[in-house]
Amino acid sequence: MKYLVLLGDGMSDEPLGQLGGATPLEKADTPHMDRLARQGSIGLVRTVPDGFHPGSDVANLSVFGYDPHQCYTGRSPLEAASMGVELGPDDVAFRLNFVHLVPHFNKLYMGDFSAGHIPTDQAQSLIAALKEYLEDDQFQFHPGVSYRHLMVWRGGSEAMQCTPPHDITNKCIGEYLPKGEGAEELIHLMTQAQIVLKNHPQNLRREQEGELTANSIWLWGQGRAPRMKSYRELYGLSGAVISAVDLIKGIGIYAGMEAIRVPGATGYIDTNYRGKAEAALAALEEKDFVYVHVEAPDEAAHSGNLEHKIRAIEDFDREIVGAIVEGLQGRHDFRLAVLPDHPTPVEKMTHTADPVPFILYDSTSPRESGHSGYSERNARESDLFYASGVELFAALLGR
Ligand SMILES: O=C(O)[C@@H](CO)OP(=O)(O)O
Repeated sequence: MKYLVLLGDGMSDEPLGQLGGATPLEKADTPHMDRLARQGSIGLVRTVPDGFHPGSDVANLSVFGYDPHQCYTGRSPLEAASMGVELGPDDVAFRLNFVHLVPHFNKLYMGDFSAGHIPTDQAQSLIAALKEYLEDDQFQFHPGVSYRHLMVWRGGSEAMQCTPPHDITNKCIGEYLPKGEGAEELIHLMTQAQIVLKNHPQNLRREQEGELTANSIWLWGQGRAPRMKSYRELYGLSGAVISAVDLIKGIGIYAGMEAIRVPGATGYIDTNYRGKAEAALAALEEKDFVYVHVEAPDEAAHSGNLEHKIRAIEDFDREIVGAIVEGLQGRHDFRLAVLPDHPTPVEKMTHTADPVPFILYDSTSPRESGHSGYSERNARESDLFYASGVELFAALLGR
């Protein structure tokens, strides 16, 4: 038996007036997920425990079958693991976003939390500049994917309150700057980075090409290294994780899995879907479990782009769910969960903590469930509800 989680980040949403009360998931053409919903079971699962911020870090830890109460220490330490950055007991990892801030009168606003989804190669030249001018034995910078990078504060503090930049699009940043112990050092670093970035050739080129500049960094998601048992210890399973983003690969690494690098996986709507599906099928020839994560629906929703979100859902259905299920038919028996990690409503342009719709499917016992297809509404009307990702994961394993 093979086990799979196929996850569309931020895929679920809310009814939209412009869709006649339908959600993007209902509007999207998703024949593969609809068939699995009809032949499997659907329901709702609470992936974000009460009291936690509805980040993809907490939600995906939960879908991986971990209890965030027991192992969550912040997003960035998970990302550091994927980037191969060792954290000592006194080190604090911070997510470093390249962002585009917009001045208006004497205030600054969060114009774009991704600096226009700056391409990875361009961002790496900016990280190199931060390393050259700002790095010392306290603060170190490490390149990641697109706008997502890492800053490590050796012997630093994690006690301050930081805000995810994708939660404050178009808002004045003043009240959202870091607060509390260590905040002053972070704000000083952000200010110095703005000086380094201001006339950097990469930004001057972006400006000439009409692209948003990365005119600042934004530090958040801080924490120290977590302690997590591996899947081998917990379930006796080997596994692989396939994602473009370091957060998900980092969780997989802490779970003792192989993080498979797929060329052209961008974490955006132009990602290499086919390559991710092929990598998942190849991994399952030798692994028991695979976790395939697609970031695109979330990115589209954070940008408030409904057309892109519907396209990302349809691409996920065809190129990931359809391609992988077709590739497994006749080769392996398998049990499969399909779901988002959290809702990212297009109109809100950020996450909510609401429970998400899931599909559970067993290739050895397909049945007619009576559901018309995969949607938030059908999942809500089913009688299946799991109060945590741990419970859903146990149901996936059938244990
Ligand atoms: O990587 C990120 O910065 C965020 C925002 O796009 O992604 P996610 O919401 O999946 O954590």
